[in-house]
Order: sequence, then C-alpha cells, then structure tokens
Amino acid sequence: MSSQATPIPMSARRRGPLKGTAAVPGDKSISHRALIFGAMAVGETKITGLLEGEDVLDTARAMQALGASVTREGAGEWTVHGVGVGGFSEPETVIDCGNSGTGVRLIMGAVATHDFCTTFTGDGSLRKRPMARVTDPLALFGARAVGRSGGRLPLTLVGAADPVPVDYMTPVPSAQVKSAVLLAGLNAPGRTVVTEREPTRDHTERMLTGFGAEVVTETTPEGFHRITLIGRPELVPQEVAVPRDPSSAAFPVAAALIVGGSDILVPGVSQNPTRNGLYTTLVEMGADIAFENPREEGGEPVADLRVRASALRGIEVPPDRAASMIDEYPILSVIAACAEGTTVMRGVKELRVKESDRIDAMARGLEACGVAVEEEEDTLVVHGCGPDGVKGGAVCATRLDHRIAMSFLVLGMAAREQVSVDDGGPIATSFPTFEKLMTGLGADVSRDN
Ligand SMILES: O=C(O)C1=C[C@@H](OP(=O)(O)O)[C@@H](O)[C@H](O)C1
Ligand SMILES: C=C(OP(=O)(O)O)C(=O)O
Repeated sequence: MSSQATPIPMSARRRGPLKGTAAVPGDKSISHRALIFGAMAVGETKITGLLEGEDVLDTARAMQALGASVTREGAGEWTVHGVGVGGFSEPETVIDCGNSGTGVRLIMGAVATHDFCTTFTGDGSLRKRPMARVTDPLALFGARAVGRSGGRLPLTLVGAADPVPVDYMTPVPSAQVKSAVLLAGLNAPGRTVVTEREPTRDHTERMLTGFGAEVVTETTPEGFHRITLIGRPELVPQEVAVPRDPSSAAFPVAAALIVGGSDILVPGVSQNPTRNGLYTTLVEMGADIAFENPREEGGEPVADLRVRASALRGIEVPPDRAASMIDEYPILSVIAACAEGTTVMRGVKELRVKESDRIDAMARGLEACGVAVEEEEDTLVVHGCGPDGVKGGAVCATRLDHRIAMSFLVLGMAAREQVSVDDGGPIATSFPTFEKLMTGLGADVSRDN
C-alpha cells in the first residue's frame, strides 16, 4: 500500500558458513498473473504457492475492486471467482498498486478495453516510474490516459468503449509492456500482435495459453519475437501451482557463494530461459552450482540448486542477456564485489527506471563499502575486491527498493565490517520471509533498534 511506512533499519554481519535448505516463496510475476487471469476467467481458479508479498496483495485487492471475488483459503492458497473477459466493473475507489510496477502496468492493460474509468496510484517509488510506455500502446486500442507530467501516477485511464485490436512493436525490452498490450487485446475483437526485439519473460504467453486463449509466438525473419493473441476468448479457470521465484532465490544463492565454507540447497529454481540469465552468468564466473533433479513445476522447468562457496572471477555479461536477469543485477554487483577481477554489465539502462535508479543505488552503496565502481548511462562496472576483500562498514540507502535492501544485507554477510540499510521495509513487497530464511541458514541479519 502506498501509505508512508516507518523505516525499518536493518544490519547484517559476518558469521560462519551458511548451511541448510532455502525454500524461497512463490514467483512474483506468476502470482500477479494467476490473480489477474483468474479474475478474467469464468468461474473458480485455485492458486497454491501464491507469493503473499505486498505487491501481490495489492493486485489481489485490485481484482476485488474490479468485481472479482478473491479469497485467501490458507497459507499461499487462494481462490478467485472470475468475471470473464470484458466482465470487470468500474472500481469505486482509486486502485493503489503500492510499490508494484508489474501490478499497475498489467492491470492498466486489463482495464484499457473496458468502457469505464480507473484511477491508479502507488507509493513514492511507483509515482516516479514512467507509465507512458504502457499508456501509449493502450491509446491505440482507444483508451485515454490523463496523468501527472511525464505520464506519472496518479493517473486516470478512460477505457475504450469500442476497442480495436493493435499491432505493436515494444520500444523497450519489457514484459510489463508486452503483457499490458496482450491483456488489453483480450477484450478487443480480432488479432492483437506484439513484437519484441529481444525476448522478455514469457509467463503471460505461457499462462494465457493454459487459461485457454489462443496465443502464438513466432520468430520473424529479423529474429524478433512476434506474439499473436486472438481477442475475446472465454478463459477457462485453472489450478495454478506457483513455482518458487528465481529472483528471490538469487539472494540465498549469492550469500552461499560469497560466505566461505557455505553449502546450501535451493529447491525448485526456475530454469525458464527468459528468467535464468543470472545462473548462466554465475557458472561463467566459476560458481560451484549443481543443477539437480530437473523437472517441470507449475508449467515451468525447474531444478534444485546445490550451491557451495566459490572462488569467483569477474566477467563481461553480454548485453543480450539483460532481459533474462534484469532484476538480478543489484545482487550480481554484490557478488562481483566479492570476486577477483572486474565485472562489466552492459545494456542495463532499464535498471534506472525500476523501484529506484538501481545503477546509482548500487554504485553509491558499493563505494561506501569500499568497492571501486564505474557507471555510464547503460553500464555498471564493478572492480572486485576478492574474497575477504570488501570492507563494508556503511549504511546504504535502499530508496524504497526491496532488491537494493536485500543486496546490501547479503554484502554485509561477507564484508569485514557490518553493512546496514536505512530501510528494510520494502523487502516485504517480494520476499516477506527473507530475514527468517537467511537466519535459518545461519546468517546474522536483524532489525536494528
Ligand atoms: O512482467 C513482469 O512480471 C516483470 C517484468 C520486469 O519488468 P519490465 O517489464 O519493466 O522489464 C521485471 O523487472 C519485474 O520485476 C517483473
Ligand atoms: C522491478 C521489479 O518489480 P516491479 O517492476 O513489479 O515493481 C522487481 O521486483 O525487481
């Protein structure tokens, strides 16, 4: 929710090796989509393993405000009674998406082809993020958006009374933009087409197919990805088993790699090629990770990761890998700080429009901890200090950004001196069990008082 919460200062210190099993919560991207697609299906969708983080809970409340019935049956177990494609009703109050770019952008897409008016807002971070990347293509369907300057929230979207299908090429690599267009296309008659230059996470395509929509993905002669959706399907309710979140798994994996003597198991980590760029990168850096028990869970390829502390070396991360690990660059920059040599991350300017400017947030915090960095608009370079080489001893600003908070706390687990963050509160948006899970592995992380 967007009300200004009291900051929760937190710190992490070095202790012995990490051991045990890190069962991270459900995937955030899939959890949002399970609720939204369930709300647009006819009848009862049952979800297990839903991430009960603030971002997803805000999406659950939004689906209720739009007329679906959403009930929590038990831990991670939810039921959604959907209203069918085109069946949403005008919300009586402002939709507050809290800290969640995914929530607000996907829901904007879902309402854009309904003949009513929706006003969206969010917290201090979300109100700074660009929304024109979504409202521009939604205008092609016939929707009109009026927001603050630069297309910022709060923003009112007047849905199209007579929607027309759209053929759109995304100008930035963004699964949120792609998904917003596909969601709007659900209630437009005919074919909606989205083309992306490089593949982004494909959960919308996979899950909409599972819910019974006709979605075809092709590679164009130029090597682009073209997704075609036939509008006005009847979505069929599903039983969705949400797999664990590979972006959350990245934090215990990173901690185990950089805390000497560690040996942990992280079960059920997605191997979906549109999500697993970090794991490919870590192997290239020399990480000792065994991918055990490959199988399918909740429609996603997964494996259990056995991770042991490793001597890592810096590498150049290819820019065409960025979309498949976009949320993992903050924690990669921490791992890079503990490696020997330099890690160069190019093609990462999308990081500047996340919950914070993540290039700047990581660069300033790493410098404060004694790590040399260089940055350009589209590049972050981290000069590794080697194992045992990071000084730490700083309080890092988290800027309402969960991934920045968790990244610096993981750094504190390996640095010579304690690392603190000014506010660990945002961690609850995506990984509410972070502190408990890391403590359970033997890490020394706690709230300051
Ligand atoms: O579609 C999604 O679920 C997401 C897409 C990504 O954002 P962009 O579409 O802005 O790259 C990612 O950063 C976010 O955490 C989740
Ligand atoms: C960028 C993220 O989320 P969102 O865009 O949904 O706020 C994230 O979780 O790292």
